[in-house]
Amino acid sequence: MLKVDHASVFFAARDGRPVHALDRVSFEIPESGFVVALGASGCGKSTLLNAIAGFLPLSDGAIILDGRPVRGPGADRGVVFQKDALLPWETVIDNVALGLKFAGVSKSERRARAHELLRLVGLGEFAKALPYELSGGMRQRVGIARALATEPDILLMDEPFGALDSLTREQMQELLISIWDRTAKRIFFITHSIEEALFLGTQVLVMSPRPGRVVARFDLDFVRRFAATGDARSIKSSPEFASLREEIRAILHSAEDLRSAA
Ligand SMILES: Nc1ncnc2c1ncn2[C@@H]1O[C@H](COP(=O)(O)OP(=O)(O)OP(=O)(O)O)[C@@H](O)[C@H]1O
Repeated sequence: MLKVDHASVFFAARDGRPVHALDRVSFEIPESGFVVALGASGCGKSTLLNAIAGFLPLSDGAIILDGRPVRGPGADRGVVFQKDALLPWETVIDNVALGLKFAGVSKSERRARAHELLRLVGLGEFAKALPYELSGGMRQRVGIARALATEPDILLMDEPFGALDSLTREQMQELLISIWDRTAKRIFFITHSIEEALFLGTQVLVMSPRPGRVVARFDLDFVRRFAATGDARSIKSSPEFASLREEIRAILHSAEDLRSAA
C-alpha cells in the first residue's frame, strides 16, 4: 500500500513569497491500483509525483510505502517522464538495462531481463537500435521498459503520453493497461486529459491549483473493463463515460472560475 497522508509542499518563489504547491493531499494506492492525478497546469501534480519519487521533501504530512516512510529515491519506485530520458549513444537494450547495471546485476542477466521487457512493450526487434532511430511512442515504450527493469513496486508516470499524437497516445494507453494487467504493478499517473484519466484510472483525483488540492475523486472500472474485453470504443462511447467526462469538465471549469475570481 502507498499512503499519501496530508501531504503539503511550500516553495519559496523568487520574490520570496511562499507558493503553496500542495495542500494536505491524501490518498492511497492499494495493490494493483491505478491512480490518476488530473488537473490544469500548476495544480501540483508534478510536485506530488516528485515527492512520492523522493526527489523533493514534503513541508508537512507523510508518504508511506509498504510501511516505510519515503525519505529519498529508491529502486522500489520506477519513474517515467514526459520527455524520454534515454542516453542517445546507448542502444535500446543498454538503455533498458542501465538501472540493472547500477544495481550490480551481471551482464548476462541484465541482457536477459532487458530482452524480456522489450518484448513486453512490443520492441523485441529493436534491441540494437539507437534512440534516434525510434518514434516518440517507441521511445516512451523504452522508458517504460527501463522503469520496470529494477522490478519496482510502483510506477510513477508524469504525463508520459503528453507529447504523442492522438493515435499513438491511444495505443500507448492500451499497451500500458495490458502491462498493468499482466504485472499487477501499482501505477501513479499524471495527465491533463480527462479522457485519458477516465480510461486508465481505478481512481481519479481531480486537482485544482493555488493551493494544489484534490477537489474530487472518482472510483472507476473502465480500465478493468478494457483489460477484460479489449474493446476501447464501446467503453469510450458509453453514456456512463460521457457523463463522467462532463461532470469532471464542470469541476475543472468551476475550479478555474474560482481562481480567476480570486
Ligand atoms: N522549484 C519550485 N520553486 C518554486 N515554485 C515551484 C517549484 N516547482 C513548482 N512550483 C510551483 O508550484 C506549483 C505547482 O507546480 P507543479 O509543477 O507541481 O504543477 P503541475 O500540476 O505539475 O503543472 P504542469 O501540468 O504544468 O506540469 C506551481 O505554481 C509552480 O509554479
